[in-house]
Formats: sequence, structure tokens, C-alpha cells
Amino acid sequence: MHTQPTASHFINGAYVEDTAGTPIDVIYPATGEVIGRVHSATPAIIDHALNAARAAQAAWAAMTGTERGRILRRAADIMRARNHDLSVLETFDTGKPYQETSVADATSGADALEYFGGMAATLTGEHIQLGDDWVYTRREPLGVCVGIGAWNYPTQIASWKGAPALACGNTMVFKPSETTPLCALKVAEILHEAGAPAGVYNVVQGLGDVGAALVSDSRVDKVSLTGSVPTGRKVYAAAAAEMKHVTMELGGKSPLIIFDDADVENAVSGAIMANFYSSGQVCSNGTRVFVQTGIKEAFLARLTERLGKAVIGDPQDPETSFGPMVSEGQMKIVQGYIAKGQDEGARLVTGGARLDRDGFYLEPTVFADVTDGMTIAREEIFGPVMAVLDFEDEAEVLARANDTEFGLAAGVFTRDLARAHRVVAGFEAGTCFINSYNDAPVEAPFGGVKASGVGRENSKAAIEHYSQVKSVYVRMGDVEAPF
Ligand SMILES: NC(=O)c1ccc[n+]([C@@H]2O[C@H](COP(=O)([O-])OP(=O)(O)OC[C@H]3O[C@@H](n4cnc5c(N)ncnc54)[C@H](O)[C@@H]3O)[C@@H](O)[C@H]2O)c1
Repeated sequence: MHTQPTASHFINGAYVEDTAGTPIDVIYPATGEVIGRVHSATPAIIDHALNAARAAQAAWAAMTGTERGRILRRAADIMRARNHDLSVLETFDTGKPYQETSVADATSGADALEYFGGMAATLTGEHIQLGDDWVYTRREPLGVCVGIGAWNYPTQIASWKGAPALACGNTMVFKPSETTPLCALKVAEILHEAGAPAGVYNVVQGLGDVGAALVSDSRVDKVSLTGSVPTGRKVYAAAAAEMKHVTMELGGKSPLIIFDDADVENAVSGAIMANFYSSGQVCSNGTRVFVQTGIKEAFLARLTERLGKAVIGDPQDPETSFGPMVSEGQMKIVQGYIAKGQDEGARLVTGGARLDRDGFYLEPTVFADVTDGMTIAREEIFGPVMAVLDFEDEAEVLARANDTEFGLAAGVFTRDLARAHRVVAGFEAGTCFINSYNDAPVEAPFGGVKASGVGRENSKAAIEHYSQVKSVYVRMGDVEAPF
């Protein structure tokens, strides 16, 4: 297994090690084996990375957008060409099946690099004529951006943050989750190989304390976090203390509403994508599945049948469609929720158990007869646990769907398109789906409202979050003054 990285950090165009940092073991979730080790960044490493990013920023911003974009697009091509190796590594890092990683991780990262690479040359200000005078605006970078990642999509998160940041002329220091430290190093390597000057994209390892040190450092202008709501509150507060820009991509407990008139097969497929992809470890998952009573039994019967076809096993085997949880800790959290669901009286339809094999495998689990107040209907589980709730009418279900502190995503299945658009308009959520679930193309804005986040990733919207506008008033005549 070639999973031990050359060194822990990638700074100023080179791998760097400092073994004085706390060791972090890399554990393969499918077996529980230690497959690599990195060291948490020491203060000296953090300093080195921030100084490198600061030093590289002015020259990077001074390049034309076309030149920056060309480098990002070259990185996209390299990433696609190495998709197989990167996907194998992503599977070692996360335990997600190769069947998924080979289509949803490096490929999604490459999409972001290509999209923002293409956009870099189009970033302009505007001209506003005011009689003889005029105003022009300049779209300028923010400076040094810090990216902090979660463990579920390490390559994608490192790219989704890096691509728009770099396109706008910023530099970045990225800290991956301590649970999945490997893949972001490859993103840094590829960007460097594609021509990004030293210091433009750096990776440092570490736990929350390293993230906190980066967020509060005065050399940093912007922080983009993908993580849980509690971490988001801390990071947002620390950034606010120094008036730094933020993007917060946080957790959710998103609703998926299935009306009686929905196509059952598609609704079941949508519910599977909304709950069991990546073993349920997706922030936008629709884990509160509201099913209208007329379709409930047909839905549950077909869902159970379809879950029986999941191929659970070695995630590196391309036939495997369902892998382990990312870590023993996460598996235990999810087991706790499953026990709570049973204690609070939900009906276990299928699954619920840990698999009798090495690694951190849980069965895909479905609870029915879930009520709004149950813990499994209120808290983000971040595992393969679907809660099915009954409903009768549209107004009632919309109010219940919105009755949560979260607002990341929401979906609806119905053949009545007027109803679909009406329901979506009523959702308090940033990312919505009609007769689909969990699509995340780079062209579409992605992000949450309420406690689920601030700002948007992907699409043209991301440019607003990685740049700022300077306005310049130009007087062509004399200046009038009162005295
Ligand atoms: N909205 C999205 O785009 C999105 C995507 C993926 C995951 N998520 C969310 O992420 C969570 C799962 O990921 P996780 O368990 O890695 O989340 P987490 O909040 O525990 O950690 C996220 C990152 O923040 C770092 N961190 C922790 N404390 C910090 C602090 N005080 N200051 C700075 N950094 C700190 C961690 O080291 C890690 O890199 C779930 O809630 C999930 O919904 C959201």
C-alpha cells in the first residue's frame, strides 16, 4: 500500500516534515489497520505556511486571469489523468467505495479546477458613467485564505475551496481533517506540477488546535470551513473577532418529501442517494424522509428490497457499493443513534447492526414511524440511518420540514410540478432538489441557510466569497468645496 505520504505538509512548493508535531495515524476504515502517519503542524510549520502564502500572494494576483486559469485547467487535466490512483488513495483515506471515489472525488475536484480556471480570465470590474465623471470598480483578491476540511470528501473539499480562491488571485493554506490527511497533499502536488508558484497552495496537517491557530492569525484574510455546526460557531466567532471573511459549509438534517403521486422507483432511488451514498456521510443528506401515507407501504417495501442489493465489502473492489464508516469513533456515534431510535419507539425496518468483519461497517438502516420529536429526527447522525416520517398534507409537511435549526438541503418527489415548485419555494434550505437528490455540479451554487452555513461554494456565486470590490471615483473637472 503506497499510502504513507512523502512528508506531512506541503509548503512553498515542497514536502516538509517536522516530527516534533503530535503524530496522527492514518487508519484504513475497511480494516482498522494503520496505513500511514503524519505529524500535526508545529507553530514553526504554521508560521512557514502562512509566510509562504503571504509572500506568494502579490505576484500570483499580479498574473493575468488567463495565466492563473491556465494553471488551474492544467491541474484539472492532471487530476483527471490520475483519477484511478487518486481514487484508490481517497478510498484508503475515507473507506468510501472505489465505485464512488472514481466518479465523485478527483473528478469533482477537477471540475472545480476547470470551471474556476475558465472563469479566472472573465473576472472584471465595471464602469459607471456619472455625467463627465465616472466610477470604475476593481475586483480584487482577499489575500491569504485558510481552508479547513471535513473527512467525508477530502479531495473535493480541498479543490472546491482552492479553485475559486486561486482563480481570484488569493493564496491558500489548507488544513485537511485529521481523520483523512492524505488526499489534500495530492491536490497541492498537482497544482504545483501544473505551474502554481511556490506558496500559492499549501497544506498543513493537524487537529482543531491547528485550525484555530490558522483562523486567528492576523496574516489570514478569509476562512472557509467545511465541518459541523459546533465547529462552525467557534470558527465564525474567531474570524469575526478580526473581521475576516468566512464561508461556512456546515451540517444538516435535511428533509426529503415524497408525495403519493411520486414514481415509487425514482423516489426510492432518491431516498437511497439521500441517505446511503458514502455510507450516509454526506452533509446535504435528506435524512428526514417524509412519506405521504398513501405511498408509505409501497415505498418501504421497495426500499427494503433495493437495500438488499447493496454490495457491502472491500471498498477497493469496484463491485462494492457500500463501504465502512470513516472511523471507529464515527461508527460508535451512529450506533448510539440507532440505539436511541429503538429506545424512543421508532420501528426498525431494516439494518441496525454492525457487520461481523474487520473495519467499521454498519448495515444500511431504516426506521419508520418516526415522529418529529425523536432524537433521530432532530440531530445530524452522519451515518447510514434513514428516518421515515408519515404525513398527510402539503402545508403540514412543509411546516414540519422547516422546523429545524438546520437549512442545508431539501428535496421533493412528486409528478405535480406546480406543487414541486411551490414546496421548494417554501423550503428554508440553500440547496434544493426536485425529483432528484444530492446532485452537486460545479455550475450550481452549494450551501446552506440558518445554522447550516454562510456563503456558497461552486458556481459564479463562489467568486463573491473569494474577492472584494474596490470602487474608484474619477473626477474629470474641478473639485467644489464649501470653503
Ligand atoms: N455543508 C458542507 O458542505 C459539508 C460538507 C461535508 C461535511 N459537512 C459537515 O461536517 C461534519 C463532519 O465533519 P467533521 O466531523 O470533520 O467536522 P468537525 O467540525 O469535527 O471538523 C471539521 C474541521 O474543523 C477542524 N476544527 C475543529 N475544531 C476547530 C477549531 N476550533 N478551529 C478551527 N478548526 C477546527 C477539524 O480539525 C476539521 O478539519 C458534519 O456536520 C457534516 O455535515 C458539511
